Amino acid sequence: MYAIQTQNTVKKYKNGVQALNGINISVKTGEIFSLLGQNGAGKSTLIKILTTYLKPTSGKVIMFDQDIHNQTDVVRSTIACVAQQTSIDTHLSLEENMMFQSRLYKIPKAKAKEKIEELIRDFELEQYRNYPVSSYSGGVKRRLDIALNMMSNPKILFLDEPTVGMDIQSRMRMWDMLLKIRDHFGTTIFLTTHYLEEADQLSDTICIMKDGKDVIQGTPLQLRSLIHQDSLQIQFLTQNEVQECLPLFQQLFVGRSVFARNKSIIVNIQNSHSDMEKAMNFLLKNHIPCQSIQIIQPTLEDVFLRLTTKKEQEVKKENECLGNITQKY
Ligand SMILES: Nc1ncnc2c1ncn2[C@@H]1O[C@H](COP(=O)(O)OP(=O)(O)OP(=O)(O)O)[C@@H](O)[C@H]1O
Repeated sequence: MYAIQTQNTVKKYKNGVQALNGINISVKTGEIFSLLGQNGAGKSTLIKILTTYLKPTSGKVIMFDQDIHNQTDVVRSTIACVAQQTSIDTHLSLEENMMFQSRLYKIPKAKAKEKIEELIRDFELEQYRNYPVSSYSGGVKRRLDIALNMMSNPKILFLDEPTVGMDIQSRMRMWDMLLKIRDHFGTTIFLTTHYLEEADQLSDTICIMKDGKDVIQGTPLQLRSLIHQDSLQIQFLTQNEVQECLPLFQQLFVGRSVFARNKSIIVNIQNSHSDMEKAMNFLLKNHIPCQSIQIIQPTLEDVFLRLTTKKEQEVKKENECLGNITQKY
């Protein structure tokens, strides 16, 4: 069963910007669904429509088999949305915030107390129970905000970039929390992220969008398998060296996808033996020092870059080849 389906959903703002351009997505009940896209791709607009904050210009949005715009009150009572700005009252403690939330949702006091204990225990938040939320770090505040939003037992939890600006330890704690929400509470999670590694680790399904449209949707494994090609990774000591050498490699492998990633240049290879030889000869001939050259497997970042930097016609062609993956969803 699907928790959410959009059908040719279009959103045109009053200033003429068409933020959504006929997007089709399908989110299965009980899964973690990640939406990826470059800045301005339309992710926030889609979340605002799914949470009934905005109305689409045309197209349908179905949530648990109901068209959401005939049922906004019902939808609002079954979802929760955690925006980038935390909604938790920082002057109150976690417990006070939760009690306040329970009154908003008209949860009887005894039931609310039970729920508070369950959430604090499940998310291991005992130490944050009694002190004002203002005394905690940004990462902890975000986890408390999510716990607070679970008070109403939502069927779908929307999260707009839940780990933005967090260090890796805080991000991993957040991932644990989201997995618990899916596994213990059966809640469907719909999140947006710019971190490809996060989408790869967490998601059951990933959708990459571009210019207000879905480009592709599938499991992390399916998306990675789209690129059968391995890549050549030429690693340098500094990013400056990468920037200097990038145009040279783009000329050497003209017509191929050649891009920089951290301190490396990545080249999509056609023939591993001859491409490796070509790159090594070029480096030796021009006395360019490098740390290593190796053949690497595709990552989600490769898929993302490839799909979001392609021209529309190429994407269409790729989608035709990959029809059996996208049409499964
Ligand atoms: N209220 C608005 N009025 C007019 N145009 C808007 C409005 N909100 C967003 N847009 C435009 O719609 C397009 C999509 O924006 P949106 O914020 O949905 O993208 P996004 O993928 O969430 O981007 P980001 O990753 O930067 O948050 C952009 O061109 C943006 O400028």
